[in-house]
Amino acid sequence: MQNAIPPLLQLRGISLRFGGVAALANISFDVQEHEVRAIIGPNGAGKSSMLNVINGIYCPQEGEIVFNGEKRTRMSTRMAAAAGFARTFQNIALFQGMTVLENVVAGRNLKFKASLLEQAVWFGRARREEAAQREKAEEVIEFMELERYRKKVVSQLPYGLQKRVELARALAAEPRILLLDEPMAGMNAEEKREMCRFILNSNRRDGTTIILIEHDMSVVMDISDRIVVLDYGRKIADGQPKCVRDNDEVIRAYLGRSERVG
Ligand SMILES: Nc1ncnc2c1ncn2[C@@H]1O[C@H](COP(=O)(O)OP(=O)(O)OP(=O)(O)O)[C@@H](O)[C@H]1O
Repeated sequence: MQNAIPPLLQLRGISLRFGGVAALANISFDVQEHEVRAIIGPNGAGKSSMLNVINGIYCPQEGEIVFNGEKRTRMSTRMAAAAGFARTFQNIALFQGMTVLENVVAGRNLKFKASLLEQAVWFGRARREEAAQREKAEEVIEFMELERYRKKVVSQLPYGLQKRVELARALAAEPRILLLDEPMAGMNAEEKREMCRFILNSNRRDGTTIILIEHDMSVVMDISDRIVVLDYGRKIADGQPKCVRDNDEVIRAYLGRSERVG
């Protein structure tokens, strides 16, 4: 049966080349609003490239992106931000010298409505907005259970907590679509469980649509509604976790590599 609700995001025939390397070859898939959609695949499969196409860091040579019913040949980073995309990175990209609170407030910048000129001529409104941004940032800090660390400088926090701060900063923008590039990389089992809980809470509480790259297959199978599998820039499977896990081509793609499906 056809899904009656149009997808929030559609990638159609996306191809991206770097010189002779086809990072993405004619990739199509869609993302429904409110779902947790994973992109998996062995190393070098094209997962990060796909995320970079989605939020406009890379411009594909072919294909189109339909977001919220609007067709585009590419997404610019500015458009992506305005449309409500927020992102975390494979390697932590926080302001290391700033506190947790300052980093999370920085994530609110997108929502900061008073323009620079307004801030200059109408100090009162800017002040009120600043207070509102701070309040929202504090709310996200509480949601992410970071209260104890709010005044700590990020560089002094252990890696697992920094990953959590990065998610908090992305959530502070109240994203409609959250792009997570290996949010659990390098974490121990306990930290991964916590991170899964925060991701799912955000998805359930705020309805945030989540597109996630993750190498830990048990995590992916647990938290995703649907999974798209890439291998050498091609899409080899797309569907619910159980179908993907049992797919022969997926099993073949992972055989002989360090990662395993399921
Ligand atoms: N900026 C770039 N310049 C040149 N080649 C690139 C660039 N980015 C990615 N590639 C190439 O594109 C292919 C896909 O890379 P990508 O990083 O998207 O894969 P991935 O699935 O995210 O890998 P990993 O799991 O190792 O992060 C690889 O062959 C990679 O070397």
